[in-house]
Amino acid sequence: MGGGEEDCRTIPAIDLKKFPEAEEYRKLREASETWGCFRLVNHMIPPALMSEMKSVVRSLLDLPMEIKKQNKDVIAGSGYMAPSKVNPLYEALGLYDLGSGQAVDSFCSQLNASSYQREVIEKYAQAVYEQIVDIGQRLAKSLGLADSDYLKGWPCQFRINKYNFTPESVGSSGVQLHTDSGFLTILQDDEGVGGLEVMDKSGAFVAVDPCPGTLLVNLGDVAKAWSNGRLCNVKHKVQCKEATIRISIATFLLGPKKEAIVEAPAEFVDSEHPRLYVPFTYEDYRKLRLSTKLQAGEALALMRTPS
Ligand SMILES: O=C(O)CCC(=O)C(=O)O
Ligand SMILES: [Fe+2]
Repeated sequence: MGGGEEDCRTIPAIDLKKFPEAEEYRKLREASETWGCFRLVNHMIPPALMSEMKSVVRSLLDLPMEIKKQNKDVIAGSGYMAPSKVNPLYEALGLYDLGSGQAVDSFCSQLNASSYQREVIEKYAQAVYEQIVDIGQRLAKSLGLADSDYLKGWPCQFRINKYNFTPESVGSSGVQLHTDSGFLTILQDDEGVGGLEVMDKSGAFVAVDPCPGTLLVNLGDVAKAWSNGRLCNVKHKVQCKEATIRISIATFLLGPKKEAIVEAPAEFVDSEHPRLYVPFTYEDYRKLRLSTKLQAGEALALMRTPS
């Protein structure tokens, strides 16, 4: 395919090893404002753990339907999602909240995971949780915020995605166009099978081809609201490009805890940048997205301050 190199050139790359260089913070801010996504290289998740997790995830998604259905919702949409009318090639298993050992444990029990599988999932959960908080804090710092400790303890949703691509489905949609609803997403995309496309500032779709060993970071609706409109909530979709199973592993740092409010810190608000959104809780916003079926960030417009 040879797509990997091209992707590494198109989507900005952020190198964790280069921090605390000022230049890397600048790149992180620019990527987050312009694209709302970037490749993370030299990240904290060991390559062996990524590939072990990938095979564990594949075997969980290969389980019989009766077992997958035991993976129940904790919040709307957090458990098993069977292929649907909108996304017939797509199914997913998931858990909420990744930071809770108990939630990870009950996810494993629902799917009758072996002790080896549990061990891999627990290790991955810990590593990816640390990584997502780390990159969130660096992002806050890149925008000039000194204290970003508040990101800690934010709930995290975890979802493993399977695309049942067949020869007949080549050219059709794997997952509809959407933004992620939360603050930040870390995606371990399939290292061999492409199909993810992100929308750039001009509205054109850019293929995000596999780039093995790296992670993809996406910014969601909460990031846009929290930054008073500075950060981009990247629109993206998955297309079926080839007739083979595609697996991806997504970790979503959603936003402040239950009743806590999403609102731009004072640093992002001044006379030239008045508050764009009314304060809201992530939970209410998630409900709004679900009830309006506005999946591609349009629901944020409903949170605009009256002008
Ligand atoms: O599978 C992918 O590459 C993207 C998945 C995604 O966008 C999501 O889970 O929100
Ligand atoms: Fe997404």
